[in-house]
Amino acid sequence: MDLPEQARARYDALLAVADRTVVGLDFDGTLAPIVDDPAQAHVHPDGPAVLARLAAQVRAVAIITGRPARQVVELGRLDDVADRLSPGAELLVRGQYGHEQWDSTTREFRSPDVPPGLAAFADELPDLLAAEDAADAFVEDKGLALAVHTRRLDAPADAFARLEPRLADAAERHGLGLEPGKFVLEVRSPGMHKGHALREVVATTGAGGVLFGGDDLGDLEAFEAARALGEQGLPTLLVCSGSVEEQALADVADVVVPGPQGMLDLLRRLAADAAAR
Ligand SMILES: O=P(O)(O)OC[C@H]1O[C@H](O[C@H]2O[C@H](CO)[C@@H](O)[C@H](O)[C@H]2O)[C@H](O)[C@@H](O)[C@@H]1O
Repeated sequence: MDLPEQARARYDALLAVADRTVVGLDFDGTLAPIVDDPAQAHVHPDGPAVLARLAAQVRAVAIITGRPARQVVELGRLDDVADRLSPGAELLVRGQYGHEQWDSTTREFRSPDVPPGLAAFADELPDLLAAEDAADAFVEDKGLALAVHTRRLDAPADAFARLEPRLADAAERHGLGLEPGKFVLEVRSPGMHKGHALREVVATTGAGGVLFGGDDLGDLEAFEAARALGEQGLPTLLVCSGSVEEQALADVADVVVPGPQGMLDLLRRLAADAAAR
């Protein structure tokens, strides 16, 4: 893959500090192709091998996702990746936008309490969906959050547009926040986002470079955090996994790759170039 000139310069600068770089990656749409049923969003078949190879060359690979940590470990086959890691390599997970943690060393899950207000919001939700002619929307119970999916409704974009202000209002009344994504509206604890999670991983690992790859609105804060770290002198590369469903990240990325296959091709190349140095 040919990189645009400016992205090539950023890639080369990152390569020079590859062994101190954190590679932060979103899951859905970035490592796993988007599918109708969230429970069936398995990692791309190339994913585990590429992640293990990359982790051997960089400071750490961190999956920073809206998914519950336990679920992304399963869908991402991250236990398999951890089993393949060379000594010293590190794989981290920050789940539910940074609220949950897992790492390949301890393989323990850490999760906060369910936010107050979520149970009352859940009680209200069926009536709210029915009032917007979206009673059949799929509701994903994520433990710390509830995600309303419109993808499988007859007119998913229309239902999304009707529900967004209603769910935002209800979330606020219950002290919660609304996280919009690709045909999904998630109600969760406010205050945490992927930008905080990425900064925490960079600080914890003492990283000297950052690559972040994402595809959806929930990745924008991580892009902003990486950009700010770049302004402080860290080599950075922002990679968008492109799709017809979301343009916002492509507009601010250094490079846009064609979906999870393109993302894994780029990561494979980074691992190979770093190993060759
Ligand atoms: O931060 P991410 O790893 O991208 O997770 C964000 C949300 O992704 C999931 O929904 C998306 O993927 C589904 C499966 O491909 C798709 O059906 C849905 O339309 C997408 O929005 C997940 O279900 C959510 O819980 C995550 O918050």
